[in-house]
Amino acid sequence: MQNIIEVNQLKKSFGKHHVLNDLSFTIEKGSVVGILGSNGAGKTTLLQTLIGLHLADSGNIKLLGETVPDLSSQTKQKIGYVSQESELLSWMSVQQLIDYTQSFYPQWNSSLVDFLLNDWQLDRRSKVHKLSTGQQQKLAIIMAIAPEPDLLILDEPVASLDPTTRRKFIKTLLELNTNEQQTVLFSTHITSDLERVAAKVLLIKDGQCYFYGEIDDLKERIVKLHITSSQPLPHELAIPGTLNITLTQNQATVTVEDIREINLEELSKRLTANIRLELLSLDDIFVELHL
Ligand SMILES: Nc1ncnc2c1ncn2[C@@H]1O[C@H](COP(=O)(O)OP(=O)(O)OP(=O)(O)O)[C@@H](O)[C@H]1O
Repeated sequence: MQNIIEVNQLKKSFGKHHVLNDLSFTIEKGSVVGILGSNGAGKTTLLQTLIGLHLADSGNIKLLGETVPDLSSQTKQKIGYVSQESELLSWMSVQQLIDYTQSFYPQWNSSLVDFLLNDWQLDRRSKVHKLSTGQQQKLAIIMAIAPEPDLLILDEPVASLDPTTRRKFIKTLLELNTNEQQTVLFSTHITSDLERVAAKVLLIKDGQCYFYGEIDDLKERIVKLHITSSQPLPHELAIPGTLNITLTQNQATVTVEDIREINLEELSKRLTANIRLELLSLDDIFVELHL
């Protein structure tokens, strides 16, 4: 499988503030990946560094096999990017902006543009500066998708979209990806969207890649154990990879980092307790990890 994004030991600081600290991950062709992390975790910084808007302090980035920031113009044409705040040429009309943007690309899916303008109810004659924030975001997304880029990078693309449009946008993203030719990397805080669309998740914590992989895989690792014993439990349960614990006399709730590291039968015997395992939602995992 071809790697579309390769990030190796990436470091990026602003002054003394280390935002990205030895961040490494690889994204294969055809993946749809959601980046999750708390406010200020470095999602925007990462995306902007990927496309060369920030220079990395150290480390290596390769997009579509070429090293950032020295991407060829052919490769740049294969990358679509939508920033958190759309920076559109606001004095143009929607149609003028579309025509202008189209002139930069050898490939342009006009029928997709027509469909989305209609579906997302954007008037071609409207001046861009008269559009609401959400409408501008829709337009920015349409223009990023229209050239059918091999790699689509979106910084919180759905933040200003209403729930109906969010669903439609996500459906469009999935349809674009049906033949797994396109790779999509997007940041978001809306974990329900992520679960709906992204097969994979990249969790950023303390400037590093805490987890990169299938959402289902993450959910199979980080779980909550409900422990009940007929006798008082020890103060120190000594369960490896404990993230959070609440302990009363003979009951405990323990969230563990990787259930595969724990022999439940052995633990149950050691504590003379019943153990029930609870799978968590992505939202719960986010909270349990103190992201
Ligand atoms: N140009 C800059 N100069 C100085 N500090 C910056 C700059 N850009 C970002 N930062 C800092 O880097 C940290 C990471 O910011 P970033 O915008 O990447 O986070 P984020 O994960 O996208 O956050 P959010 O979820 O709130 O959008 C923050 O502490 C921010 O203040």
